[in-house]
Amino acid sequence: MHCRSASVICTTCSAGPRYLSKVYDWASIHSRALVIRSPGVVRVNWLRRWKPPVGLAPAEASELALLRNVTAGIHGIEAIFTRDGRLQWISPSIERLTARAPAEYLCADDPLSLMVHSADLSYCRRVIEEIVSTQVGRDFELRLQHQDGRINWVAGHWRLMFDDAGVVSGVRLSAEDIQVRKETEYTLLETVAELRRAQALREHYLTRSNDERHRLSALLNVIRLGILFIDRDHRVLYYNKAMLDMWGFPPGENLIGMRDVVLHSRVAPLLADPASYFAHVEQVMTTTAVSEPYEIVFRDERVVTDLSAEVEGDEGGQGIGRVWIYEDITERKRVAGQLIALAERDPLTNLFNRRRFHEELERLLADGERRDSGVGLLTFDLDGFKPINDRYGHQAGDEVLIGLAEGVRRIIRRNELFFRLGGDEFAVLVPDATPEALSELAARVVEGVGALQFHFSGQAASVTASIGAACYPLHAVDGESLMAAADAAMYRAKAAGRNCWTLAER
Ligand SMILES: Nc1nc2c(ncn2[C@@H]2O[C@H](COP(=O)(O)OP(=O)(O)OP(=O)(O)O)[C@@H](O)[C@H]2O)c(=O)[nH]1
Repeated sequence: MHCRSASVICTTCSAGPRYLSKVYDWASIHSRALVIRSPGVVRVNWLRRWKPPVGLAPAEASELALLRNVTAGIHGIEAIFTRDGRLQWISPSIERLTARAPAEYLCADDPLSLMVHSADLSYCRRVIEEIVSTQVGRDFELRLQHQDGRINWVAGHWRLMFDDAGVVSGVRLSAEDIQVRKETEYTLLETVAELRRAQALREHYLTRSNDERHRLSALLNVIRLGILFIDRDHRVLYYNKAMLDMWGFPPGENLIGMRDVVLHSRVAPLLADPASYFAHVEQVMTTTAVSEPYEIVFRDERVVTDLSAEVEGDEGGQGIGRVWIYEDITERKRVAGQLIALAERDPLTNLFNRRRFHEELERLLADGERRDSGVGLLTFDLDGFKPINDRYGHQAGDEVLIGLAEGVRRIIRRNELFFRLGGDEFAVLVPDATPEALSELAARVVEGVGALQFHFSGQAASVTASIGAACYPLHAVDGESLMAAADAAMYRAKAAGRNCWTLAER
């Protein structure tokens, strides 16, 4: 097929012979491949078929052949437009970037729209117009449209062309394929964007975790429990305000990073028994479970409990340290002590009351049974107490009861327990007792009570006591019968004239 044939019509652009002569002109220079679509696609390989046009002088033909070789070897895109924007010539390399042969562009009514991506088309036209009007060349970057839909970035320069008379004859485009560079740029931009997103996400989580930390820290600082976290390297990682207070550190002291041994040496002088406490700490460190509460007694009489547990790391991982929780229970212990005292002591004399008497009686009997030793009981009742109340008033009676409690306390030994059972009735429990020793004690109490002197309204007053003494297991088989035996003996003492003691009968 030869392009000169008038029967060939380009159906891409519906061009008739008007354009075909132009196609021939182009092909005679370039002549790489020409695509002309008739009902089917006909591809003519002009390289193989090309022959210099008929009628050229040999020098012209050889120049033309040289020119043809040069244009075939152009790597970048070269194109020439007329000053009114029509494509005059384009290098064969365009096919590499767009898969369209130069002839297609040359045949097209609007080659720019075929070649340039639609997004850059109006920009491209405007630039050509501007260059023609301002007569100043311009650099550019734009996208070429590949036939299969892909795009190829090119960068280049528009410049004016002048004819011999210096008049603008057209615009020349020189461009290089920068697709690889663009793709690298895109990848770089995407990587930067990805990094920025990751950075933003990290900052977001950092902010959230900081907020969380501040909330937690505020919470831990207002609670009254002391909290200390020691890391795996035995250094302080966290503590709260209450912990500083409890362990006597100044409020602003920074303990972070301090080794636990240093911490212990700092607090040791505060403790009533540092050796016991540090032995407890050593023992706890060998366990992973939550420790039992341990009472730490301070020299200033404060009592603080500690609890400790290893803090687990991630699943199956090594423990990340140990948390210690301290609670000051001084006040709680004091109140509990008061409640216990209220429950088992007589408020007037501060002697143990009847409730405690029964507890101690059972305990001493069980103990005596186990050790095969006796338990002695003295019960006594004041003689002539009522007249003191009647004569000097209830307050005076109270003073007598208090004085008697102090007086008898001085007589009994440390292991002997003294009780006020109620009214003017008292009892003494004696461990490891024998009837002889118990009788001696009874005699001393009778004597001691009788020797007590009181003064009310300028008058001397005194009381005496009638005492019954009984010994387990000699006089009784249990607590109840021991009390009954002692009471019976006391009544015998009363009956015998008071101010004396009587030993229970077998
Ligand atoms: N001041 C005072 N009197 C009390 C208290 N508890 C009981 N009493 C009085 O103690 C007295 C006990 O009575 P009694 O045992 O008959 O007095 P008593 O004169 O010692 O008589 P005898 O035991 O027979 O010698 C009563 O008057 C009670 O009101 C108290 O806590 N304070």
